[in-house]
Amino acid sequence: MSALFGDELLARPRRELAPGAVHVPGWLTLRQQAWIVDRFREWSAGPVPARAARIGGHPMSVRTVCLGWHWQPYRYTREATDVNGARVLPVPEWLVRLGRRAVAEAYGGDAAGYVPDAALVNHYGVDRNGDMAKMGMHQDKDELSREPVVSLSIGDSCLFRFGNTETRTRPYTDVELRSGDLFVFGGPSRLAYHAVPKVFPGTAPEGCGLEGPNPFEGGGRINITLRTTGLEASPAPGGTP
Ligand SMILES: O=C(O)CCC(=O)C(=O)O
Ligand SMILES: [Fe+2]
Repeated sequence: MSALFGDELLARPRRELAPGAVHVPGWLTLRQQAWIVDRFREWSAGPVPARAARIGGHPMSVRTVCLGWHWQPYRYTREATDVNGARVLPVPEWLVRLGRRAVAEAYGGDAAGYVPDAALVNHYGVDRNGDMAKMGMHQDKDELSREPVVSLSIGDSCLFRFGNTETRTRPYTDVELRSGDLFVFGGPSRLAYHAVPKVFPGTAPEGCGLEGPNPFEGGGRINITLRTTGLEASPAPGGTP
């Protein structure tokens, strides 16, 4: 019943954690979530498969598929030179429009000028040691542009830690991100440190496309961040930038 009428959202109001950092619980419907999970499975099939980026020789515990631009520590390239050299898929038009709606939802206005050109799609599953993936404190600062980052979460809930722009330590605010939640950080919060210290396995809601007991077999958590790189578009092999 609560899923039908959205009663659970009464206990999880929209919240501005810091100036420019807005959490909107339950923003995507279950149908939208499941549809996006289907797209994630398509993106993961290539031309560039999901991979764990290596930082200082160590693989991250999340596996990432990139669209538009390929992110590798700590730069963006058109071709996935640290995977198989193939060019990444473009950011689909529906995802750009969804990002625009997200920014409009967070800040008001129509966000017509928001044109993200990169999407990083992270999958949090079980890593090689049997532990759930997580992500340490970091800033998203490889973009030249300071346009907001739009974050969409699907699948298992996680603990999301949103800090400050100065240090990777306190003060920070911990918030639970659940399947369907939107988080936007821009303006004075654009360069705030943030992390995913914990994912809670088995908490994905029925119908989101990632539910199931085994995060290794397609379960777990997906997070999409939309970004504006500020990099020059170079012509694609087919001619369209
Ligand atoms: O998974 C999340 O909620 C955050 C992901 C993130 O911070 C990133 O991809 O840079
Ligand atoms: Fe990040």
